[in-house]
Amino acid sequence: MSEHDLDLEFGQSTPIADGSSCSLCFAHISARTSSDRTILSDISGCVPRGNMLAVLGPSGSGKTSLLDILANRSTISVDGRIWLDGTTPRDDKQIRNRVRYVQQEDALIGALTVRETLLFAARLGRTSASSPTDGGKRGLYQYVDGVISRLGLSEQANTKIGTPIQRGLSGGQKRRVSVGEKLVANIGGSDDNSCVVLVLDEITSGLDAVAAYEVVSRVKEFAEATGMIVVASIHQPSTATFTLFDSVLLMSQGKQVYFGPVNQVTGYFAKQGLIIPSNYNPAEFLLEITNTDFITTQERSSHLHLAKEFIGDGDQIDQLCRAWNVSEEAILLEAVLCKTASEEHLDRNLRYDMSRLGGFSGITITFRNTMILIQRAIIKGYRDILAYGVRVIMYRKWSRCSHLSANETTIQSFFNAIFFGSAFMSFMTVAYIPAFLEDLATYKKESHENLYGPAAFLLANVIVGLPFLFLITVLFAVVEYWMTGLRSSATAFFRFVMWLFLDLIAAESLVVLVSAIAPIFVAALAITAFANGLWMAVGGFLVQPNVLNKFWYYTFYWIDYQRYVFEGMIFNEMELRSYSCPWTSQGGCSGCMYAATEVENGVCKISGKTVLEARGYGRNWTGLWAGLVIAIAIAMRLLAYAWLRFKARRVGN
Ligand SMILES: Nc1ncnc2c1ncn2[C@@H]1O[C@H](COP(=O)(O)OP(=O)(O)OP(=O)(O)O)[C@@H](O)[C@H]1O
Repeated sequence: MSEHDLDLEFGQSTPIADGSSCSLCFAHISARTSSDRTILSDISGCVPRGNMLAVLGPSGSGKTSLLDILANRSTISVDGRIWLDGTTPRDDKQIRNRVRYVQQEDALIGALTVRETLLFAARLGRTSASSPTDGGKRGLYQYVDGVISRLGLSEQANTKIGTPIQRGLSGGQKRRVSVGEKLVANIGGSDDNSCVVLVLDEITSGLDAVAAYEVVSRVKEFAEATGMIVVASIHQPSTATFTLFDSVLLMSQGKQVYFGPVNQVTGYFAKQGLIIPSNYNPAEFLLEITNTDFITTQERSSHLHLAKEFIGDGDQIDQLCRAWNVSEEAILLEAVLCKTASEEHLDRNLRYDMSRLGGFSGITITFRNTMILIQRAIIKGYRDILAYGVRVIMYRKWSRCSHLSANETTIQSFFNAIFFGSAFMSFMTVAYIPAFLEDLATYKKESHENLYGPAAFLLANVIVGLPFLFLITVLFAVVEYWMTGLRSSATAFFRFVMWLFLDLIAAESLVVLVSAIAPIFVAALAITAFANGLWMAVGGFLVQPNVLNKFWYYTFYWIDYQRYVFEGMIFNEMELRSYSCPWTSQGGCSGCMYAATEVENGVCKISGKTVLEARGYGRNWTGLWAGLVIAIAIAMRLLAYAWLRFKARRVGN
């Protein structure tokens, strides 16, 4: 095979020969972990415009690691070179603008329809400079609808993605929406989707053969139509799906076993003495010869009729790699890469037009994208019952206790009702965890592409959350306050609403903080529930502050927002109220549970203040307490911000 042949096989326009071409080449990529373990060793390849490369290999062979490196998402130490359009990109953010990554798991907002999802993706990815959507709103809709149609989702355009409790799209359809998000995101500000690299990690995982074929064939059609380069890791493709790819990179144990056109796989391995049976899926064959985990060499050799030299020496992968390194194909690939390297030196600036790369252009886009996030969160807020609706239903179940009249026997019940109500309201904020985790997954995906940062994400979250929380508070308070028989006064009622609102804000801030740090549902649930239990235990109601263990007293007692809410509510209820106690002709008011200060119409009256003092609640610091609850809520949000920012820096954002 000549170098010329190789160029043709890699596509009409090689990255070297044609200055206007679009290509992705990578040479001698090696990667080591912090513990100096080599996970990739000397991986090379070159993919021209409109072509699809399948990255194939057994589990743990390094497919995801390679894709992460190509998409500039890797956090480990990497050697080697990558060229986009024959030029080494030198700006991390600009690579990410050109290379669009579809991660293994779909991170979509279940309450949005397919069209809305893509519209939001297009709007978020749009730069102020140039865009395919410059035709205004109509242009944007047309563009998005075109992508929906190409992905075969026209019939589902108005179908919701689906949540755990509301069925929506199938797995394959969701995968196509995830791909569609990247196709509509004009992140680079380029005029169309040409010269964009789409990196797909395990694009077909969890799909049956038919759905997998459908997803890959739609992506192929798109790549052919737009010139987009596709690099996709893939597990066990069917023959039909495998042959949709133009070229394949086969890896095992982090090493390269083959790179070249799919239709030459059989010929290449035949030269190595490995005959792929005619009725055998070639991808399956490749996986079997490179899989060292579950099958012995003897079993494999007898099963696949491998050549003698591959049997029983215990080091078959090394043999395959050595065979690749000295192969004609590898030498020609090396020649292409060398030429790319030398060409780059000559006309770097001509080939890589930095001005076309829009990127993340500061405050304008951040503000605009924050507004878009707010719109998206509002839709989710009212549509997704898991976001707020479920809490309205649960809170409505609270109390249901009978109307309490104000006498000495109900004083404890008032304390209990207020304690339980405020603690229960805080506690049930755990219902928000699934909705926040969904948003967090979307944030992680979108922040990787520099669409917005943690500040915009958390700002939109709080701006949209506050009105919903206020609505929940009012709906709850309007019924429960009067049903329970709390102090009958407009001021007292509004103060109760204020405390409940602050309670929910602080509780939701806790959920945001915990879920940001531990973004796994069970972990976030356990930690938040534990924290809420702790707040209840150290808040001074279950255990009096003066007998509280010194450690808890000097630490958590003072940052316990539930304690301030409870004390604020209890003063609101009792400070200006009195409780009756029977007057007896023998003892007057001396039999009352607390000192009665007045007698009215033959009934003793216990002042609420007396009760509060007797139970150790000294002074009413409503203003200070409210300020402290707000400060605690802000502190938790800021900590969540600091954590997300720290994480974003670690992955190189
Ligand atoms: N950041 C990292 N730190 C330590 N080890 C890592 C890191 N990233 C990857 N590895 C290791 O590198 C090897 C290759 O992992 P990788 O996820 O790339 O394989 P894969 O081929 O994508 O596997 P699968 O098909 O199962 O997803 C694994 O042994 C993995 O544990």
